[in-house]
Amino acid sequence: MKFTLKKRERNTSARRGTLVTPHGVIETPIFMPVGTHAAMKAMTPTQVRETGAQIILSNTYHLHLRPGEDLVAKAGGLHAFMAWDGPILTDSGGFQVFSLPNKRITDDGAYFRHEITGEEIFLDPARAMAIQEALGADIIMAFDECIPYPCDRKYAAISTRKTLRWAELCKKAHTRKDQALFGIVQGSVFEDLRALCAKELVQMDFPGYAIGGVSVGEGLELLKRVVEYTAPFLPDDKPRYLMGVGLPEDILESVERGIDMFDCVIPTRYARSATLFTNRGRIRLTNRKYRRDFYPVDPNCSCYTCRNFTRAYLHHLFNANEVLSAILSSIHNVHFYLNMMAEIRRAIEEERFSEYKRTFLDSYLKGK
Ligand SMILES: Nc1nc2c(CCc3ccccc3)c3nc[nH]c3cc2c(=O)[nH]1
Ligand SMILES: [Zn+2]
Repeated sequence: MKFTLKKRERNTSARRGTLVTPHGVIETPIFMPVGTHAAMKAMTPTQVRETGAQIILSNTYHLHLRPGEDLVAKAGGLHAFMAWDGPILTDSGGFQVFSLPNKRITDDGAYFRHEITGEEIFLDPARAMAIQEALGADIIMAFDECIPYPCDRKYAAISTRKTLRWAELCKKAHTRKDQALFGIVQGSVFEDLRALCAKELVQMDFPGYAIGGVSVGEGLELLKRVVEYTAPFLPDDKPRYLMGVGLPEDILESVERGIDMFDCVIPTRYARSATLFTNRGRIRLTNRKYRRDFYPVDPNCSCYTCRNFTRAYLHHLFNANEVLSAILSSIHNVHFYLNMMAEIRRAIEEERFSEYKRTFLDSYLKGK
């Protein structure tokens, strides 16, 4: 996998790059929609492609539980199984397991109860690598512990050291050369732990790095600080992925601080609960005020939904509990995010990112 920096902004750390993977080229900064169970919810691969999505995410933890990585491997891997011929990234299962109620975390890994069969399952670096190699994603993530927020410094220090040891084990266990293994920086909100973790990961030399342990309730101010003091320790010529981020404003602040890759369930999850993004803020389509509103969701949007339907029609679909409401809203929200990323890439190329960010936020946050 090859990352090439094409442009650096003069007065911010925003950067424009190209990431070449075995399943295609990714233009960065990029947003990666999440398809947890090897499926983008309420969207076909063709519809996902039409939104401008270049890479999608799937989940090791969920796919290990059901249908199992062996079945996916027998189907020819994730790309064949879900008919997505573009790049795919899978998470290691670290985050998903640590958010489970009944799990036991040891120095070696995590024991948890299978939500469906009740059997005890054990995930550790070697297993996380084996599962992701069987699934066949182009980018795979190290098995880490996502430190909850808030947490005391002592716990954060111990956990960060464990994540570093696990990163070493992942690197040893990872054999498939056509898959890029990204290291994940932890350290909670402690600047020295973040620096130590980043430096030691860089010593291990990964093809890309993620900043983890964020988007766990710390809020935008702390998120900005964590990115500000962690990103500079990461190599300039390797991709930087900020996990689980985020709202449009979080993404803009993080692009400014040198992040290349983002993922978040927000656009697809909010779509299904009738919250849609527009360049003048979010709207709740179940609100009665849209009953007779015959404008498109966002008059400036060029997506299939905005070209063919009105707010009144979507309001009706949600009220009638029509499946089409989830499909049309997901198409719009994913398109909105990816269109914003395309505008960000152009703004960086034309050296006007700061102005783009200000204009976007003025309109988006103040509904101007
Ligand atoms: N391994 C890991 N994953 C995280 C995710 C899931 C991202 C993901 C990747 C691929 C598919 C789905 C989700 C986080 N989401 C919000 N905050 C997050 C933090 C972490 C983290 O610290 N470590
Ligand atoms: Zn639209």
